[in-house]
Amino acid sequence: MRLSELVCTPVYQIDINQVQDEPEKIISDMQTLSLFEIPVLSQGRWAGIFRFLSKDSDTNGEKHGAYVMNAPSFYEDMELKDIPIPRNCTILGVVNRQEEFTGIVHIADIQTIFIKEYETTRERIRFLDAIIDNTYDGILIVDSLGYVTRVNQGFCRLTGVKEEDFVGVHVTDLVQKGTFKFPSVTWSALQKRRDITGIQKYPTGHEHLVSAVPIIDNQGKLHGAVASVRDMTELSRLRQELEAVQDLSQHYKSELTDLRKRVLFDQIIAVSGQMQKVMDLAGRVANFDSTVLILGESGVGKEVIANFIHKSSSRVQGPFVKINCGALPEELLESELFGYEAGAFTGAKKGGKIGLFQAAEGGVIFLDEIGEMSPALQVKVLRVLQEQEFTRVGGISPIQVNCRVIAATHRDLKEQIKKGQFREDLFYRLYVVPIHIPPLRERQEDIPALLQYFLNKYNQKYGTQKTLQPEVIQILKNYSWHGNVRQLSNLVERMIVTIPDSYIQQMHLPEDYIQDISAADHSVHSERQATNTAASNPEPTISEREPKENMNAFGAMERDLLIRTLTQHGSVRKAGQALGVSHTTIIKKMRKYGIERNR
Ligand SMILES: Nc1ncnc2c1ncn2[C@@H]1O[C@H](COP(=O)(O)OP(=O)(O)OP(=O)(O)O)[C@@H](O)[C@H]1O
Repeated sequence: MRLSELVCTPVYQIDINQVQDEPEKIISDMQTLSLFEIPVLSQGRWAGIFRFLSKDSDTNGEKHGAYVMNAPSFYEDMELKDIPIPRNCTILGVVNRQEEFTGIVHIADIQTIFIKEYETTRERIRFLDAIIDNTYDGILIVDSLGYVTRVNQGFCRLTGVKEEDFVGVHVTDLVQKGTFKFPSVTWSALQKRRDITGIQKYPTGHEHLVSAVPIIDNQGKLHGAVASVRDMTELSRLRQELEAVQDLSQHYKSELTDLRKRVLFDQIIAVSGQMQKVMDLAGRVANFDSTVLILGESGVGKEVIANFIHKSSSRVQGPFVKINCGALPEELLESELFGYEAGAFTGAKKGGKIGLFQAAEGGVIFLDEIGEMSPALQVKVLRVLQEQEFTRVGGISPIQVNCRVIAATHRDLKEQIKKGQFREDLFYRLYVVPIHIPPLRERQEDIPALLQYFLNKYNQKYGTQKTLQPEVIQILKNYSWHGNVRQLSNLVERMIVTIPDSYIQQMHLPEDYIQDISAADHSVHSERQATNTAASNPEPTISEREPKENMNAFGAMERDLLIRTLTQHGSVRKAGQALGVSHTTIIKKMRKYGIERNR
């Protein structure tokens, strides 16, 4: 606070000449006004204080009578704290920098201010004391020479030493006494006049992290240092606990991922080496956000794999949005994918519509049959892949999107590029990680497991308990499955629903499947014939392989009859009619006796 803030105009002031000329009047005026000190001026400048003390006043031994005191004046812009308060007067003379008198300040006013400040400071100190004492970390304070002035309870707790054994002792003596094991960090901070952090060991075996900071004022004067001390033993215990918790959570996380994968694996049949490779690759790419292109014939399980990637990836909490690009006309597909603004076209919804790219935010969009997409839309998809943004139909401002793209096709995209039906730049954007799913006929080992899987599924769905005869499984294993897994699934469902018996046998199989085996048998045989003999026979003939089991006489007769009838009638069906049995029985017997048809 500056002096100018307390300055006031004196109720009575005199010129130095009046002291000589009319002292009685001055004294009488002062008595009337109960004043015993007034300012004396000389040509408007400070000249001192006129004092009048009567004999009977309580003067504490001060000089009685009237006289002019040679008291100093102070500049009005001086800080109160810089003013030396005179002990024997009650007012101060105040002047401006031109030495002109501007007023007086009552010493009592200054004292009031000081008392208030003192009380505030004392309150603040009490508060700081409470903070220091209640700080959990240890605190040690030394003066500029290195003598301990203060330690808090935390410090005594950490070191096991009482407060009285610290206070007043030099920090270097504490090392000598063995209270500290290493050179004092606080002493180093004091000497080097900079912050120092180090490890301090104590005879208790505890290790503490000590950070000491020198206290230096604005003028660069060193006042001491403060050291804060933290128990490393506790910290390292907490760190170990944290690490253990982190390990545990990591363990649970990977267990959860494994479990999820296992559950997913249970729903995807992958017995063959080819399918296991597919699953392995899909599992690996799931961890990265790259674009995936799944290739394979219709019904091989492209969507199943896309779903698996989504469920095994970090986007599992986000949506999985699927669209068949071949199922919609171009305009409709565009508004489905990108959405449209309000009034974008006749029939558009009032408030516009968000597209599937936006609906897949944070998740995965599966663009099935991407090979069917028009070149105009391919450009828009390319932009999403390159810039993660698109514009709605009828809109102008781009919309940012964060979704992973998985595309699939049954087409040969390279062929389509050659024909100008597919953009090469989009192809290479999609072809980051290609996954090729082989057709079912090339992975026969999957067929029995798939049959069993769908048998269970549809048995559960329809509340039945049907089983497949091993021979049926064998026949279906050799079938060519042009519709792949979807066709297999449909067949099993159809058999469960339509066949009343609980044991599904060869005779229950639809004709196409049986004929297909005959064709398969035929082709195997023809190959062999072609290599074995150059002779060709335009008429259908019957040939024999090794019979499946040893034959007795009755068996031999049955086989001969079969061969004759087949040769005579030329087809399985007609042979069955001639012998009065079903064509499936004929096929069964042909297999049993190793009989094949040739053309
Ligand atoms: N490995 C498998 N394990 C279990 N089910 C499968 C497997 N592969 C495919 N499926 C099932 O077969 C059916 C067809 O699969 P999906 O729809 O994934 O084939 P797709 O290749 O995407 O067909 P499209 O190209 O016609 O869309 C689905 O019912 C699916 O659940």
